Amino acid sequence: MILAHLDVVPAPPEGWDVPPFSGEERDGYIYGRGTLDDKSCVIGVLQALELMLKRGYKPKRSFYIGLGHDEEVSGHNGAMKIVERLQSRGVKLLFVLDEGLAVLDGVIQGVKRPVALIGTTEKGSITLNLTVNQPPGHSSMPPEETSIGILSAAVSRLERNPLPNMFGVGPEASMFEQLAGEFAFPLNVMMANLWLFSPIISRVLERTPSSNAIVRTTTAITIFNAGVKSNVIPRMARATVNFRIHPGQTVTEVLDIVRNTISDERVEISVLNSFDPLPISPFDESNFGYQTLQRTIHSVFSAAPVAPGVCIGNTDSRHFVNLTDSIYRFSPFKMKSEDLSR
Ligand SMILES: CCCCCCCC/C=C\CCCCCCCC(=O)N[C@@H](CC(C)C)C(=O)O
Repeated sequence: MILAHLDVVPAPPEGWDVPPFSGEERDGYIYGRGTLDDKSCVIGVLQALELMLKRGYKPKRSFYIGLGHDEEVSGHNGAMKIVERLQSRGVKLLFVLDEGLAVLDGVIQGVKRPVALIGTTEKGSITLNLTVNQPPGHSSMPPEETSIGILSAAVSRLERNPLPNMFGVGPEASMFEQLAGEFAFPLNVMMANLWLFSPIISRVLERTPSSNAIVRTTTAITIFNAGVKSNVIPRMARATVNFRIHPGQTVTEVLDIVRNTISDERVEISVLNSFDPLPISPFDESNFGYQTLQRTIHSVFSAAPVAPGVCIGNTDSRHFVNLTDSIYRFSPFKMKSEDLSR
């Protein structure tokens, strides 16, 4: 089954080089909200179908295409409904291919050639609301601590105390082992001997946001709200924090660590949504899905070695775990380090 999604996140009018829904082509790039996530995959799938129909191609086995319309808000009415329908028909899938990792060109420090990473798992996620309620008042008679001050201190503690570096206990280690030959000396020796060098490698990886994201559960403060008037101390302050959970941890473990780090009963913690990291799909030589994908990637990006990786974002494919144990996340485009913020 091949998945992609049609929806995009909202586009604020300001801050764009070109209008966000123009799809303008400039210097070999298509600009527009959702170009990478996930219009490129949608168009790729549709163009491939069109081409196969034109050529009268007859596939050896049947396959499904699933185009969701609400991936960016968790896929409740798109991917989840598709899964329900397939389950009601008793369908089992050989493998699922969805958006995800890509051909990374200059993204992994120390690796010269572009490398194709297939996401064989994806991180879990937990989103929390932190709320502080304190008596409101006039700014002329402020108390020692306000709801805003208490919440800011809690959020700051979370940022200053990241969750532990888990490198070596998760599937990201397999990625570096498989790519060891792509690094120059002495990194190639270190990557091939992680049993010895993982303490050093783990420290290096946490220095940049993209590689830090694969060694630990990350903490991102995404919403912060309080106050409406400059001379009024507000009753309530609220922040939203999103954690992406490393495959070696669970929602429960992360929640326990967060409670200990905040360690302030005035901060009420509520869970908005959560799910554990996804199971690791097989990537051995006998696995049909992984091998098919690897062969196909080689036929298009011939210079790129292929390795399994951890998808740091979440995809609709996570809803398909009861239909197959083989779920792969790969978007067929090259990504450079400057593209990571796009
Ligand atoms: C050693 C360095 C490795 C660094 C790897 C970094 C490569 C980054 C490449 C791709 C990023 C993965 C993106 C996956 C698709 C994410 C789609 C998305 O945004 N999904 C939402 C879903 C949510 C349920 C709303 C999300 O926020 O994750």
